[in-house]
Amino acid sequence: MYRLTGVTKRYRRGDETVDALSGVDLVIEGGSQLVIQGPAGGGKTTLLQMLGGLDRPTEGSVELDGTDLARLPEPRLTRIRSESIGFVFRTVNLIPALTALENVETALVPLGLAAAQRRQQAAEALESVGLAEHRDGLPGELSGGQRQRVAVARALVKRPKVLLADEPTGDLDEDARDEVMSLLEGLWRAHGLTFVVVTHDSAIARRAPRLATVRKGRVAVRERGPAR
Ligand SMILES: Nc1ncnc2c1ncn2[C@@H]1O[C@H](COP(=O)(O)OP(=O)(O)OP(=O)(O)O)[C@@H](O)[C@H]1O
Repeated sequence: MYRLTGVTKRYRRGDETVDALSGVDLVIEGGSQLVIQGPAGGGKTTLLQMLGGLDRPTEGSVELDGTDLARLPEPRLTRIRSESIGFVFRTVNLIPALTALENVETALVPLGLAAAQRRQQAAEALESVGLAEHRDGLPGELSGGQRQRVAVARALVKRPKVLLADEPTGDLDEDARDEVMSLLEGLWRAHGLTFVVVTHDSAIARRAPRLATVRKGRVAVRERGPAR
């Protein structure tokens, strides 16, 4: 479960300062889904960076299961990121020279697993996204949707408790968008993940149990129904 209290993120641009987030209070229950929408520059990506421990707030606390990510020493924060938080971005950043299986395995390297175990878990993760047959394919040989599914497998292979996705379907065509979003929603349910997704896709927003709008650094949440 996340508990954000008084989170402000201030950037300096020359002589000016910009509050990308401004005094945000937000609770996200463990195992729930939160869809984030809002205008360009409103603070969505900054919010996701706070949740993922990719950056620290200027003020306030970002507790994940009682641990304040804002105040953790860097090595512990890195460890939490590599063990507990999976990321999927809009731009699929697979390593072109590695096969799908090898790309997924890279997420397990920081965890110090034996090579055989890494391979086994990566193969299972690729199977769970429907790409078992493409495990030896290079990213350049896959479609855009398939590449994003490899990225999803890479985010989930470490069995994280949190999945953060920043416009994961933004670069895909319509068919691939539906396929990747259904996959993410299925995995969220199957694994009891806490799933936070930034998306402009109105179909996703319509069926979201909980919808947050981020505008001018402030977050407004609308409840729609059961969040699990
Ligand atoms: N590293 C940075 N340095 C300075 N200003 C920044 C930085 N990152 C973000 N900002 C500013 O903070 C505000 C929020 O940006 P953010 O990227 O979080 O918005 P967003 O809602 O994700 O926008 P988009 O939909 O365009 O991705 C914007 O005014 C942006 O210009």
